[in-house]
Amino acid sequence: MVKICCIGAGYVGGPTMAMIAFKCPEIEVVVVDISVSRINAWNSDRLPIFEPGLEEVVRVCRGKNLFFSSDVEKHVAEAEIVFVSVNTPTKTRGLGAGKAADLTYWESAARMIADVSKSDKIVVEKSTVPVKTAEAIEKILTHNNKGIHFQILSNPEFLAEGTAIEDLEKPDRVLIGGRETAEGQKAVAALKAVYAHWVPDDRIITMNLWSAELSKLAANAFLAQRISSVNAMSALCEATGADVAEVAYAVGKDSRIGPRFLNASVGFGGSCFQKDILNLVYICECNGLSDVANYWKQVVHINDYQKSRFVNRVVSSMFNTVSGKKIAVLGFAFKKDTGDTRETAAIDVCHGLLGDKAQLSIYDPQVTEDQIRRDLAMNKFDWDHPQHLLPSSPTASKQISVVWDAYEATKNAHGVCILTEWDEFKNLDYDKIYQNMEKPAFVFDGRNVVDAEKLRKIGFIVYSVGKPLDPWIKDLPAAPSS
Ligand SMILES: NC(=O)C1=CN([C@@H]2O[C@H](COP(=O)(O)OP(=O)(O)OC[C@H]3O[C@@H](n4cnc5c(N)ncnc54)[C@H](O)[C@@H]3O)[C@@H](O)[C@H]2O)C=CC1
Ligand SMILES: O=C(O)[C@H]1O[C@H](OP(=O)(O)OP(=O)(O)OC[C@H]2O[C@@H](n3ccc(=O)[nH]c3=O)[C@H](O)[C@@H]2O)[C@H](O)[C@@H](O)[C@@H]1O
Repeated sequence: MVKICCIGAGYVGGPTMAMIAFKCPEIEVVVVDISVSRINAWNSDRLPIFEPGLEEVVRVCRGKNLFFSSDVEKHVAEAEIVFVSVNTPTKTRGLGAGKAADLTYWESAARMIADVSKSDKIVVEKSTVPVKTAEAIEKILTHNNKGIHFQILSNPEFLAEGTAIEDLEKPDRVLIGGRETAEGQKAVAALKAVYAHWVPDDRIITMNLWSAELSKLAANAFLAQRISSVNAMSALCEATGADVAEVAYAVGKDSRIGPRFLNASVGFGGSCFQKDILNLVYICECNGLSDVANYWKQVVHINDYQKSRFVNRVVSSMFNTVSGKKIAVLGFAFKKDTGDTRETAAIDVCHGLLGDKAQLSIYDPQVTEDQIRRDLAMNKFDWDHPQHLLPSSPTASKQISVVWDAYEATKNAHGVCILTEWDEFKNLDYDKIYQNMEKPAFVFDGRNVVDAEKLRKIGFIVYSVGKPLDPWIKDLPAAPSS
């Protein structure tokens, strides 16, 4: 029986390995992590991450050919293929701080693999890493020269949260990069044979290591760039009376552009887009390509602009101050169908409103109070470190309350900010919400999920991103200078 071990039982390691175990009953898969609480959760009825369809897949395989363990060294030593899917956060200190990838966790995993290995292994980069990381990893793996051979492969992951199981089951493509030597190609073939259990041959793309590493950063940069492009248009739509949904529809009808990923929003979030673009920017700078670096930097800049533009709309609409006013925040996760809050636009929007002394009442169907308080107390970039290293007692803020119901959140509020596109926000009883709010009652829809005209008929003043403006808002200042 082939043995696979995956280091890192997070959003990528957990679901990816569960899918391999599900599709390959003759392969034994062990997912290991230094976080004992995370491993315990994977072995319990309440998995550590919320992902539609994941529970069913785990239930079928767990205890048969899928195992979760904190005995990292033992399982790494026994495996023939070792995936590494650990955190690669943005560096907060030292050389490249605020841009470069922090490879601390990767390096410590690689050193451990080198130390405990007694047989040849294929080591697979599953984490998103800077291009040329495989070269550094090779050096670490071979440093103690025990006569063991390691082949490094790059096999970046393209799943999106909320649709991880669907994406893993029917991937657009699986990328495998390897050395162009006979041993390298043998390793590529071995990993390809795993995916070939369920992925059609024409969707498994093999290439050189550096192309595979860079393709992952490039794909995320292109995706994020589409969102910043449509968000930049949304500002112009508001200034001109055009409707961003209509513009995006017209643009997306061009088959060369395509319709997906053109939804204007309060800004993209998630653990990777910003981190990976900053990393790309840093690599460009290191290679003397400052014009290319500046081009990609703008994608992050427009995203920050979009978030502050939203806060500005809220504050300026409400008589230029939200001090002491209750603002309901509906949705805190970075997108619907996940409980993940990493880099969610909600953090920056809440910080903006708290800075203007608002009283926030926050509701999200999947995010706990502890997580929300922790996120709002944390420094930039600190969130992307292993869970057990994160601060455990977030500072309580009297300006924040977290509730478990949208009606409770909006009761006696002056304004409502919709920051995640959860389906339930489309069908709330807005008549009831209006009755229980202070007047004038405002709705700021950062995800364009509500029917603005219907809400205006009820009596709300409504702002929707990139849509023709409410007469109340029309003559107010639109954006902060940047
Ligand atoms: N979250 C996502 O949707 C995607 C993430 N990625 C990339 O995958 C990588 C992992 O991301 P996530 O799974 O989201 O992170 P995560 O934070 O959910 O999981 C990483 C896990 O690695 C563990 N870990 C760290 N160092 C370790 C070590 N030395 N030994 C054992 N365990 C260790 C941590 O305790 C943590 O549980 C990142 O590079 C990310 O950029 C790629 C595609 C999608
Ligand atoms: O490397 C990663 O981590 C992953 O990053 C993204 O996946 P994810 O961040 O999970 O979710 P997306 O669906 O891409 O959404 C990212 C953010 O963009 C926002 N978004 C997305 C699409 C859109 O049209 N408009 C928009 O504002 C979402 O609300 C969310 O905040 C990519 O889609 C994955 O392919 C990639 O593997």
